[in-house]
Amino acid sequence: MSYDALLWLSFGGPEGPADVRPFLENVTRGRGVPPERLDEVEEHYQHFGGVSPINALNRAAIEAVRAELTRRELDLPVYFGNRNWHPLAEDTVGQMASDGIQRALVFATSAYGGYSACRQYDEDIVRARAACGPAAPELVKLRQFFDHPLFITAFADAVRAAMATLSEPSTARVVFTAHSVPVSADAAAGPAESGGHRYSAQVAEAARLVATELGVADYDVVWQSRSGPAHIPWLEPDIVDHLDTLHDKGVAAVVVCPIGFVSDHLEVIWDLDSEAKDRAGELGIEFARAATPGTDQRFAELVVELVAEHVSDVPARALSAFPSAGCTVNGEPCATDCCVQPRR
Ligand SMILES: CC1=C(CCC(=O)O)c2cc3nc(cc4[nH]c(cc5[nH]c(cc1n2)c(C)c5CCC(=O)O)c(CCC(=O)O)c4C)C(CCC(=O)O)=C3C
Ligand SMILES: [Fe+2]
Repeated sequence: MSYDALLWLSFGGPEGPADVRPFLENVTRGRGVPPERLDEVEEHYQHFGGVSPINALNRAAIEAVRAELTRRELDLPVYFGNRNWHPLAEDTVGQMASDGIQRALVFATSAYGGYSACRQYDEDIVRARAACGPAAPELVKLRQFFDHPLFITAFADAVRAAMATLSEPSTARVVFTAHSVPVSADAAAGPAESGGHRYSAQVAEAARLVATELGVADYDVVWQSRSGPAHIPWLEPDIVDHLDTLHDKGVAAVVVCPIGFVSDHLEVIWDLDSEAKDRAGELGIEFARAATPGTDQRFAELVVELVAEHVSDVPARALSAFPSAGCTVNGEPCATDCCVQPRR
């Protein structure tokens, strides 16, 4: 099969104070997130001048991928489109059509399965193609990569580097964190017949693989950035509450590894580098945060390897026993009842 472009599909983020509210409205439309929560999150963004780092990080990662494609003599232009903010996927796919692109691969900036991490990107593909009409290119989404050796090894090195900044590295507790989702969303994650919980199970597996590479036997997997109304249960424990638990157990230092994310966007620099770090400070726990892999050269290599699986029959590398998933055409779900959106 031949392809004539790569579409980099991401979440999007505001690029100035006036963008923040409309961006948040886009993210939460129809999702029952209370306005008080939006006010709170708006403040986090305004704290950084209304600019999320996510777009600049994506642009830098795309440049690295372009260079890696060139190095491997894969001649594919790379386009950039987002779910929630400009450049919007709808506009980008329209541009691709007018540039004559007929079939493109899509890299979505999430490593995992689940509604928010996988299937919602399928919905973005469907929406963007519909907006474009009959000239829309065929869009083939690349697979989930939470267990790719390059993803795991980049995180393992980042944990090592963060650990080295602590006064007694060997005593530090390694704490993996990923974006919380409603318990109902996690229960519906994965193909229905597999029993659900695919998202939390993949996060746990990625954490186990990184810990194994590090030779760390004891570690925790916790959650962060919960949203939604308070009466709806989300995955727990929250990272901030978990620091209290670790303090009670006498833990004096932590290395927090944001295994659920690919770049140091706002959920990482606010919820971890500000909220969690401040709580650790109050508790007298020494705190270090591992970098995400998005700006690591190995991440560009990983993306290009996923592309090469399609264009040059490179075998798919994966360290877990989970079936390969997330690769579908034109935003089709992996299976009919796969990762359905929970009812609110
Ligand atoms: C699993 C998951 C990922 C990881 C997979 C992936 O990376 O795609 C992720 C990533 C991100 N989430 C982000 C931002 C936000 N997420 C929100 C809200 C929500 N996230 C959810 C889940 C996830 N989110 C869910 C279930 C909600 C509730 C509303 C709904 O059901 O959809 C809200 C609303 C306000 C609030 O937090 O309440 C914001 C602003 C940003 C951009 C940060 C930046 O701007 O730098 C990124 C990368
Ligand atoms: Fe989110």
